[in-house]
Amino acid sequence: MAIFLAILASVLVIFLSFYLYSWTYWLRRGIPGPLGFPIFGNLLNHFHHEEPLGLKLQEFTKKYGKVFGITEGLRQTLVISDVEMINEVFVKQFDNFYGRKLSPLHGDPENDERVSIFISQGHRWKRLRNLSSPTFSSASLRKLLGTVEDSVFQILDVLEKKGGDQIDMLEIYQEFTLDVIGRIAMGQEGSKIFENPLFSPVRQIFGKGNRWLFTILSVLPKPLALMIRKRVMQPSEASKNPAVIISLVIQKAVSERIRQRKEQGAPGEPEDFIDLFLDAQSEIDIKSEKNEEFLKANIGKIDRKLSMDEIIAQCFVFIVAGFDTTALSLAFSTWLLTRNPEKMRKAQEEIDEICTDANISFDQIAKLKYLDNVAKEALRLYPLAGLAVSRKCMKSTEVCGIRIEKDTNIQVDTWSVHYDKQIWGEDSNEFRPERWNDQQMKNGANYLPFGFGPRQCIGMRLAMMEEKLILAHILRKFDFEIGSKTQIPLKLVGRATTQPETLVLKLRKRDY
Ligand code: HEM
Repeated sequence: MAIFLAILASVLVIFLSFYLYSWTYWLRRGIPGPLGFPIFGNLLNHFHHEEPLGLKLQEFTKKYGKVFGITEGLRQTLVISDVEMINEVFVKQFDNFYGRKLSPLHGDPENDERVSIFISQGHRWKRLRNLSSPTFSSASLRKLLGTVEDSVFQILDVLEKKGGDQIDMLEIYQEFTLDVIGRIAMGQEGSKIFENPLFSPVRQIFGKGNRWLFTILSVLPKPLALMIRKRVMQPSEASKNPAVIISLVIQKAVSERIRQRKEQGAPGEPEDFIDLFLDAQSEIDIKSEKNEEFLKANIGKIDRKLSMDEIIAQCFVFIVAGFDTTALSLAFSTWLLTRNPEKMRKAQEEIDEICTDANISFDQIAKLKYLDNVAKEALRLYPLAGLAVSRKCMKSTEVCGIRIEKDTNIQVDTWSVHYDKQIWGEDSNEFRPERWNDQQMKNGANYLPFGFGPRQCIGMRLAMMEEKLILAHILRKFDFEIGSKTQIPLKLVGRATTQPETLVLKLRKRDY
């Protein structure tokens, strides 16, 4: 018995020492930061849907400065808002930081079969990026415009029918962006606004979610965490996990398309992302890759064509990444225009002058400079996906005089960069679309709503096209107004993204 107790005590001591060693990593390195709790570190901050982590980091920056350390279970993260350092990590030393900060819930980027562009790293990422990029070129976006505009017309119909009622515009925008991505990514035929079966699971992905699972997996050693994750993500019709439900829908759509192609042959022109991915052949030549680190992770698994699992993973990420972000960006632009009616008038004058036909063309969208400034300024004040602006150190290196060890995560505190008075001036808290007339604002790592460097958001231009098109159509017909149910001030919530809790507004028909 005594021997058993002694063994138990030794195991406990080893276990605790291991966690304490990991927890005090930044303290030992002499880098400031909030310690949080033993074992968990700052993980418990991820718990509060009511207190978005992006805003929490901004508070920490005020206290600890532009470079500080946090621990999240067994992971160490350096949080930065120093522009020179961001430039160094995201661009100049990209070869040392080509991975993304991931949680065990994302899976294993090197060994999982079902890996998306968002999660992948090294050569595997380069190949997926190379295959997906043409989908978002100007030529492809021009072709997609008609489909996007058809979804806009469905939304306008709904708004017309609601008359002067107060409307939750966030929900309207979520219906719209899901409709668009369902049609262009998944071959969804026609619009499914307000009857889309994917709406609820996709919304849950960015909702309160399974925080306990996230926390437990984050404190477990990686192999154990990945094993548990595999079980939880097991495809099963009975699963209530939103990610599993969405993946099964995609899997069925891809299998059906493969069957159709076997019977009828491939279409001359790809009809959606599934066709595009089924046709795609990577043109990347592995032999020409110079960065050995970049190559070594998964060279054995790289094929020029995408596997079924990879196609499912790409469609999944485009749906999830393209849905909420764009809807939120629209919600924030709408909110800021509602609060600043004189700016709304200015946007409307421009729209009335340029968009004179029933349909709005790709070239007309490009001419809406003030509306473009509005969208940019809204994303500056509300960098809703700021937490995605992260990297993982793949090879120990030094950045701006700080030694960064392999496997350390880098998280940009985007909110602090976007409100920095040294960058944006004394009025950095104000909504001033006019500031974007100044060319200097557009340069460098001082503006990061879509991230920065080679891994910058691939869907950025699609998102901006969707946003300007629907706003132009709505603002042609309606004024946004505050109603009795409008929440003032806007309450921000969320975990992976920062969202308004609701955005209930009155839409008044414009009198010309
Ligand atoms: C306003 C809307 C959007 C915002 C604010 C946004 C924001 C972001 C951010 C911050 C990143 C990380 C970039 C980095 O690490 O440097 C990202 C990556 C990504 N986004 Fe978006 N996004 C938006 C819309 C979209 C859309 C419409 C799609 C696709 C349909 C999309 C697909 C992706 C993908 C696939 C990545 C990973 C890129 C890679 O790792 O190479 N996003 N996005």
